[in-house]
Amino acid sequence: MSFMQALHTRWEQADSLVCVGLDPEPAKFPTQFTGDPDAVFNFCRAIVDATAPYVCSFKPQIAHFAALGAEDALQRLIAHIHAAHPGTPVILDSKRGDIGSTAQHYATEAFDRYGADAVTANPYLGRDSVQPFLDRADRGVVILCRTSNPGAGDLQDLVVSDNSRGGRPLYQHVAEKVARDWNGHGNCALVVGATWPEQLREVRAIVGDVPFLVPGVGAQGGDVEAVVTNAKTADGTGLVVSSSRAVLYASNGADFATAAANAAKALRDEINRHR
Ligand SMILES: O=c1ccn([C@@H]2O[C@H](COP(=O)(O)O)[C@@H](O)[C@H]2O)c(=O)[nH]1
Repeated sequence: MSFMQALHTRWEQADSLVCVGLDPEPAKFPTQFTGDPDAVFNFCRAIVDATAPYVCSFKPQIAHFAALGAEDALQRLIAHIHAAHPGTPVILDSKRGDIGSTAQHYATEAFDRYGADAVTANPYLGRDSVQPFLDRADRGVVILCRTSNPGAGDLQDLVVSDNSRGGRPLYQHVAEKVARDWNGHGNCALVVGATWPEQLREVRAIVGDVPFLVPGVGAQGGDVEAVVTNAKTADGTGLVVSSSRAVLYASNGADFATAAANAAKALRDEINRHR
């Protein structure tokens, strides 16, 4: 099953638009993991197993593993998700972007080494830099459009003219380019931050039903109601609302997994109230 098919099936069957982000920070782990040489894997696996009933996807962030030299844990974690929770897609958040010959290796890394169903990609180098990801029609390509961070507008809001029409912010060009030109296989999605409800609404108006990965609720303070109201598709889906720290570190006690499950369930229910 392709990433897009799996995502649509999961939206429906789990009745959830929640994505749990897997951003391990050992300093925040409960004390029971102290001294565990496989703490990163064991902590993340416990979170995955506790929250799986409430999610449409998982999103491991590669830097959180690579900085710890824990790429092997990431590989085993994704394999565990596929084995224990089949049908729940994994979006590898690596925001790759390079010339095509190198991007080919990034695609191999994400899809073949790690077994991810989708990967985040940076569009800044242009289409040839994203082409190796686009060519994997069964995998998702989640392209940065209007990111959640405070400085997102520094470049993404710059008004750019493409000669055929009046000037528009760069993120709107990205949205249109992806929806109209890059999505030939129907495997594209866009990153639009929860912290920018107005831009969510604008991008939705440009791209129709293209799914959005929406980070920025929870620790970054994005407004769930505004996200859903402004960016859902006509059928009340279209969103992968990602939360990492607010779920992972809901408790640092022995009840951490239950607390994470409760946080994921609460986010699911809050989203569903507004769909
Ligand atoms: O625009 C973006 C793109 C990616 N991220 C990533 O999402 C999570 C957010 O973590 P929280 O703890 O829920 O704030 C993290 O992995 C970021 O690298 C983003 O925040 N914004």
